Amino acid sequence: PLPDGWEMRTSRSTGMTYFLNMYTKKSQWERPEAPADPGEIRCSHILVKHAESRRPSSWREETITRTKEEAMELLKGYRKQIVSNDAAFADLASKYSDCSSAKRGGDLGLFGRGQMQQPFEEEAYKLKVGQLSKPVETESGVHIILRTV
Ligand SMILES: N=C(N)NCCC[C@H](NC(=O)[C@@H]1CCC/C1=C/[C@H](COP(=O)(O)O)NC=O)C(N)=O
Repeated sequence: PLPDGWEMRTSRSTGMTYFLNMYTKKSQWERPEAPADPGEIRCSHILVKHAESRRPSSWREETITRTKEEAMELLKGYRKQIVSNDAAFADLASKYSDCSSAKRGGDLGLFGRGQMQQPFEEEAYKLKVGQLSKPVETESGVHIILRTV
């Protein structure tokens, strides 16, 4: 199969096969060997904060006192509901995420490397478009990430 971020096309004029970089929209004749660098990606997340979060407060709760373990359990429950199609990611994010992005169904918009905390960035850039991460810990709390672009 082609490396991530590339698509195969056939030239209308010559009938020859060429390759299209889905991020830069540049095309080339040579078959790509490496994934196209996504540069910026777009993700939504559900953040469950806990007492040790860098800012243990959110639009949902003035003072967040749950333990990290309790936060992880809650988040695993949300992940299960999403994976089993019992709930939509954006619905759970808007109800339960301790991040202001909850108002946008968890959407963080486009971001490049160097913007998010390292553990979040590392996991997010591993995801294919449409893929849901496992729980990820940052100073903010515990997250699940959905890559959308
Ligand atoms: N570029 C966009 N859309 N916003 C800037 C993000 C800044 C970045 N934020 C994070 O890394 C945390 C973890 C991933 C998402 C995120 C959201 C935090 C979590 O909540 P808090 O711990 O701040 O209370 N709320 C907002 O920033 C950072 N370098 O601190």
